[in-house]
Amino acid sequence: MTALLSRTAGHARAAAPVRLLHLGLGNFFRAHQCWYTDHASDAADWGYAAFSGRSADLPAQLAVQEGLYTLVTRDVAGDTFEVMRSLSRAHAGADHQAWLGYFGSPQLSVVTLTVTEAGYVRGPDGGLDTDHPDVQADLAALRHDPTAAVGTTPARLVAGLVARRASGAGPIALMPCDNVPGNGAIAERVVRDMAQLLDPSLLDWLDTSLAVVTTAVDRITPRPASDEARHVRDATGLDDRCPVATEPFREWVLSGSFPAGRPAWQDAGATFTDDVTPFEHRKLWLLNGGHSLLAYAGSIRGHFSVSQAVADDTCRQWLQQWWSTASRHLNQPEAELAPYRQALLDRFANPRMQHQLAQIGTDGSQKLPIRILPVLRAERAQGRTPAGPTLVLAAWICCLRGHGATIADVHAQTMASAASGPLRQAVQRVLHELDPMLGEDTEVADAVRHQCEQLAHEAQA
Ligand SMILES: NC(=O)c1ccc[n+]([C@@H]2O[C@H](COP(=O)([O-])OP(=O)(O)OC[C@H]3O[C@@H](n4cnc5c(N)ncnc54)[C@H](O)[C@@H]3O)[C@@H](O)[C@H]2O)c1
Ligand SMILES: O=P(O)(O)OC[C@@H](O)[C@@H](O)[C@H](O)[C@H](O)CO
Repeated sequence: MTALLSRTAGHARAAAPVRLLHLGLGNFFRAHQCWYTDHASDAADWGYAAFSGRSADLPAQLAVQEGLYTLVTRDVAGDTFEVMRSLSRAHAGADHQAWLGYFGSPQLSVVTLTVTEAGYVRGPDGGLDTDHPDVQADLAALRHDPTAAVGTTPARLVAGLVARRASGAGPIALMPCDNVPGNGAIAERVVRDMAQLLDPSLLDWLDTSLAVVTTAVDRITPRPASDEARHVRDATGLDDRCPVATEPFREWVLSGSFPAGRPAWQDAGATFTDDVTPFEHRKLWLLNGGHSLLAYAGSIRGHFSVSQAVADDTCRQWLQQWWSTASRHLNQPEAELAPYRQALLDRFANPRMQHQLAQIGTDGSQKLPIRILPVLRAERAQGRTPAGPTLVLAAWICCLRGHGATIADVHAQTMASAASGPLRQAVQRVLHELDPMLGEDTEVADAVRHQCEQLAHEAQA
């Protein structure tokens, strides 16, 4: 009989003391930040306590396994299996008193986040969306009782920081690890906006006690397949109910300071730099922009996964078209970009990774402004309307109109209604939702509409 994975059963060393806290206990966190922490030279001194956003199932299973799980590294040639040890405690998001308790501990040094683009609850000006009903509910709850349970990320962070100030536990670092450009500035802005509304006296304390670190992160980590646990059991003999599979490639670029210390992540290959922007643009535009293109256009051509889509000559040509336009604005030598793109194509083509296009296609309203629009704006500033960026927008609109993958979006209702009806008006409305200036740009709107017509034809073929 196979033993359930646990520290008590001798599958790994004792849990390290909790000095790191994470919000967004999901697949990527377990494949990336936990991996780097596990591979730091001082790993035995640094343990994570991690909270899910809402769900209780994964934290409950991880708690039974005393934080242990198997990381499957899925190479083209085969799999390798490694038990990750750096997760010391797993909690459901609702366990708010435990969350506040960690913030109050002088041992806590760093708070990390993977809460998706939508998790920062930003309004049109980039600051906290103060009209959002969840933000208003959290604010009301915290005004009544600063220890009350709250749901949004900005409110959870501010509640934690209030607890830290009260306990006198000293400064800490906040480090978002989401696919958003300038994620440090974004997280800092929504935290300060929330603090300003709750208790403006917090702002001075934040000036001296909160260091915000900006990161660029990369490791393709799809949602695990339903038979992953069986696969791990067959290969390792371990009964692990929540393994996660990822690709061999990984990258972590960080910029900022850690007033209360940090693991020796550099020993595991993390790069510390003054400015993550060049890494971030390259990754967000080429990798994530390419992913969005495949998610919408590839699914319209009948594909379900990234590797299926890039095996299709037409999708690969579209990808190259997008990459050559985006590369013009990366300000990096072609001698560096060409191998990066080739490596990316190989990563996308890994047939053993099952990365579902529908998963990647979620929240286009949040992702396209980050992944596609900066390139389109730069092209328009130079008087061009290239097919690469407009094709991604056209494919997204087609999906919103019912072709290709069914995609979830935090603004699904607004976007679905904008995309309905006669195509000319639908295109204008959707572009306007993304950026009012874009809605006025008839050259872009005409190009997008024309591509929508062609893609709709593909979908029927
Ligand atoms: N999966 C990848 O390949 C990958 C790679 C690089 C970066 N990322 C970043 O990590 C994020 C999470 O990816 P994942 O694969 O771990 O997803 P996941 O679905 O496995 O986990 C997401 C976690 O975030 C929580 N969450 C979701 N929305 C939230 C919200 N609004 N507020 C608070 N918590 C919320 C969920 O409850 C869950 O715990 C992505 O959105 C992306 O920004 C992912
Ligand atoms: O994680 P998301 O939903 O922001 O985006 C989906 C993918 O593009 C993304 O997860 C990539 O796989 C990842 O960014 C690779 O590092």
